[in-house]
Amino acid sequence: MAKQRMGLLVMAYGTPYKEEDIERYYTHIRHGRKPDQESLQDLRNRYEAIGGISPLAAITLDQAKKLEERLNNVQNDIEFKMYIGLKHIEPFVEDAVEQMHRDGIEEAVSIVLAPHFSTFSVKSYNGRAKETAGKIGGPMITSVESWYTEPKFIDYWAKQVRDTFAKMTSGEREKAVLVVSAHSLPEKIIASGDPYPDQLQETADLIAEAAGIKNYVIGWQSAGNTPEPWLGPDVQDLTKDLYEKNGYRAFIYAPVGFVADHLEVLYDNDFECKVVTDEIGASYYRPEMPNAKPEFIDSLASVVLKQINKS
Ligand SMILES: CC1=C(CCC(=O)O)c2cc3nc(cc4[nH]c(cc5[nH]c(cc1n2)c(C)c5CCC(=O)O)c(CCC(=O)O)c4C)C(CCC(=O)O)=C3C
Ligand SMILES: [Fe+2]
Repeated sequence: MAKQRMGLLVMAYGTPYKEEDIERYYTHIRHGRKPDQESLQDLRNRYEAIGGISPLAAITLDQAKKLEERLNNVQNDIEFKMYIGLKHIEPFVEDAVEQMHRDGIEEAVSIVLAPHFSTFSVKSYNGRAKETAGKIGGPMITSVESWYTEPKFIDYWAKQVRDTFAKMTSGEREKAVLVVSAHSLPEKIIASGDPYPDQLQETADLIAEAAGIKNYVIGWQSAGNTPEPWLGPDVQDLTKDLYEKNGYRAFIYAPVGFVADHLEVLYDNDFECKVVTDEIGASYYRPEMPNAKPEFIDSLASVVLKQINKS
């Protein structure tokens, strides 16, 4: 019997491919409004500080290819064909769905390379995919809504945290705290019942339990620069607070809302949080991001297969 063909729509945020892309990328993030020169220069400077552009484009492609390969290796009934769909730069989510349609793909499964559900992120990715498919007559898309409870994903972070603790001196270990974070979002999402903050808390609880860690907190990072309130506490303020009020002297940052080395991690954690730990004379640790490591790809493959068997 011929194998069933299925589209694998892997969605991610997207990043500028080269420095000249920064302005149009930022404009897209701002729903078509051009950023002012100061904000644009600020973003350029942050990319400059992490080496000019972000390693994210290459990592996303690597993750998607390896996920396709893994899925095709662990089972024999379905042949997965991978398509990348990005939120803020080409190939856009819409481009990927149109390409699947042109390739005669009738059924597809979609997953976002971000573990937690929120109306701002996952809902909008899946909404764009399904809206396009609806307009052009397919494929039928079944979507993973969140995957932060996947045991292999929790194990990934728990192992990273344990390995980090193992590197510490015993003095550091006694005064260490794990800061589990995700991208901040406007606080108004809470009023509309968004599960995002609870999902981060649950992720932290699961990781701490699996790693045997007692001292841990959740925090938010990379908030936008707008007048409206954003989810807090911000990880930088939180660091100062934990130092002053609880006497912690070693900080382990686990930005579990992200899955790759990119601007938010390489700048907002590795530069901005480190400025704070340097200032207070505490140790800075940031375990390795999942990127395309086999354990992480395996966790995503499990999530996709479970989703298909559900639907
Ligand atoms: C929830 C969430 C995730 C995680 C889930 C997911 O992955 O979907 C995420 C990831 C990412 N966000 C990224 C980049 C940016 N996000 C921005 C701005 C914003 N993000 C938001 C939300 C999120 N963002 C929001 C509500 C804004 C404000 C928009 C507005 O103004 O209304 C801006 C503008 C400037 C600034 O604010 O810094 C940039 C450059 C990159 C790529 C980094 C690289 O290139 O390496 C990645 C992975
Ligand atoms: Fe963002």
